[in-house]
Amino acid sequence: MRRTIDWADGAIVIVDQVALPAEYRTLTLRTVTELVDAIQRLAVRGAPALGAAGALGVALAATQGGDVRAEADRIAHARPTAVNLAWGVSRALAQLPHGPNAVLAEAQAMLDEDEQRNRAASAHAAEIVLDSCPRRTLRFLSHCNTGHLATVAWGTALGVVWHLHARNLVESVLVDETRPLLQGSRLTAWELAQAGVPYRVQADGAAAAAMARGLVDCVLVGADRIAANGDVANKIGTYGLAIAAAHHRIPFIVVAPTSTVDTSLATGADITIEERAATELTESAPPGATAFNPAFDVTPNALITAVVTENGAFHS
Ligand SMILES: CSC[C@H]1O[C@H](OP(=O)(O)O)[C@H](O)[C@@H]1O
Repeated sequence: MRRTIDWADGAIVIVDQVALPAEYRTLTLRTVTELVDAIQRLAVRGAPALGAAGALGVALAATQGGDVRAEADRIAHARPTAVNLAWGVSRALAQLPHGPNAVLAEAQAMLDEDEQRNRAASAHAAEIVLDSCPRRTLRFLSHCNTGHLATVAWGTALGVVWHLHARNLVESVLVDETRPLLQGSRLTAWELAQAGVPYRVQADGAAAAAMARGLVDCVLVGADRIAANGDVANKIGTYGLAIAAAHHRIPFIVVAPTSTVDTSLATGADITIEERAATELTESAPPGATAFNPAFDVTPNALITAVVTENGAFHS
């Protein structure tokens, strides 16, 4: 599978995630404005992929001249919750004094790094899963999308499924559709189908019932920002999954690269949660309906079995 985001011929090339699963196509982004729009429409999304988008966006601005720092600021503020976006911008911007080629080289190095970090983090997490789950073949529950499409390549939480599927240890995956933008039923289901992994899509509201019926051995989720104490911001609905998993004594594993950890924040209470447009929810509501549409929630570390990075289990 090609990289979700890459650099080619002086532009940023992304897999257009809005078009999936109906169409697998790429978009070429030639300006910072086009990149910011793609980020805000979730044509490119997922914390590690946003880190790469931030870095490549600075490279785009630097190679085109103009006020690079102002353009970098626009990119960093395109979405507020995933710390990776600002991290990617900052890492690329640090090379600006050495010229645009140095900025681009740093951004491209980050693309290579991302896949390595994700493979390592998901490999560590796979071993923790095997140690935590008694059954020989495992039934996972996933939320949102944490695979290739959420990263430059490979994936974080779904990367655990790739590792264990290769060892014939995955029985099935219950895929939360993940309303309102359906990253699960559109993107995770598409990735699992591509990989030949058995899966079923379920309503987000079915997750607790699936656990109660003994259909889940382990819950696997990603992260958008991890506070110093191990609290995790992730797609809306993650907190409820963690409560249900704790009630049913089901391992709840978070997988993320260290670029998702924000030690400047003491706890999850300090994490800014993106509020998205009501129209994402009100298409079937009466005219004039308003909405509560946070894109993320915060799961306290006490409800999390393990937060796993490329360095192994994260300890606050
Ligand atoms: C591997 S990070 C994926 C992470 O990002 C998603 O958010 P979004 O689709 O809004 O970018 C979601 O929180 C996933 O867990």
